[in-house]
Amino acid sequence: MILLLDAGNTRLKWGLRQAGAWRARGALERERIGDLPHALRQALPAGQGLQRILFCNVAGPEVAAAVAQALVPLSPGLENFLATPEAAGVRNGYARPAQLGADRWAALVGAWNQERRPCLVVNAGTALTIDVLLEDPERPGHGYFAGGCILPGFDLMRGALNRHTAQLPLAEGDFAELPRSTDAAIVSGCLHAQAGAVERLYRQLPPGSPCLLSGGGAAQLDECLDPALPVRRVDYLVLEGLARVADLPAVA
Ligand SMILES: Nc1ncnc2c1ncn2[C@@H]1O[C@H](COP(=O)(O)OP(=O)(O)O)[C@@H](O)[C@H]1O
Ligand SMILES: CC(C)(COP(=O)(O)O)[C@@H](O)C(=O)NCCC(=O)O
Ligand SMILES: [K+]
Repeated sequence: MILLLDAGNTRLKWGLRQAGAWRARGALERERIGDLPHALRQALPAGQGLQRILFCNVAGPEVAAAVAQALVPLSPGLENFLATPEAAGVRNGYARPAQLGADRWAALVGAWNQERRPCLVVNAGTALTIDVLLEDPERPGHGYFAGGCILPGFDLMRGALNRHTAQLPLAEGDFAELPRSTDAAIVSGCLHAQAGAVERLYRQLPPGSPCLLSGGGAAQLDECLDPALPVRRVDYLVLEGLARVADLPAVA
């Protein structure tokens, strides 16, 4: 059994994989990382241990220490997954490839290995990331990460308005095309900004390309995207990419 871990700035996502298939997946708030061994023990078939752990972390050293601590009783040692110039058939176009968030890189690897064609890779988490994945002009059949954007996620956007103004609440409610209350104006403003950025970046892709949408805010964002956008919701896209890397034969 292999354990794949995606530590984001809000939640730790985990997945257990065996013989190329998922046995179990789940998510924990970062304050509940100590519950990870319990969740894993419940999901692991009796008598089975972990052969390998691949750890993708953009949440900093405290979260890394909490995860390592939680896994002491189970752990064969954590392997850190980091952004590289190339992985699993995808080339990283960042000026400094290692600067790219490891979660964005894993999602791009997952996206290419699922789609094998250009796509927009959107992750609506603590931050909203919108990444353009093309076919590599230098290596047909391979993916090329051509660039992408980072925006505050929905909670960060509405939280910033609340914290830095006198009159704006921490808004709740539904999206409206043309809002007529303060709450609706804030919720819809944040979602219009996010959807607008997705729709603008989508112009970088050949018409008809899929838009892969994942992350805790995916359902909410999906509801206000242009219905003409070919959205495909993928739960746990980062874990899909990590699984792809873990399934590859080790380089000698
Ligand atoms: N029910 C919900 N409705 C809207 N947004 C949500 C909901 N649940 C979570 N989110 C959003 O998803 C984010 C967490 O998603 P997640 O993918 O776990 O993020 P991360 O990878 O950064 O840890 C939250 O910051 C929030 O913006
Ligand atoms: C952009 C991110 C904060 C997204 O994190 P998340 O919302 O998944 O918690 C993370 O991928 C990150 O720290 N990236 C490093 C900078 C970069 O990707 O350019
Ligand atoms: K994100």
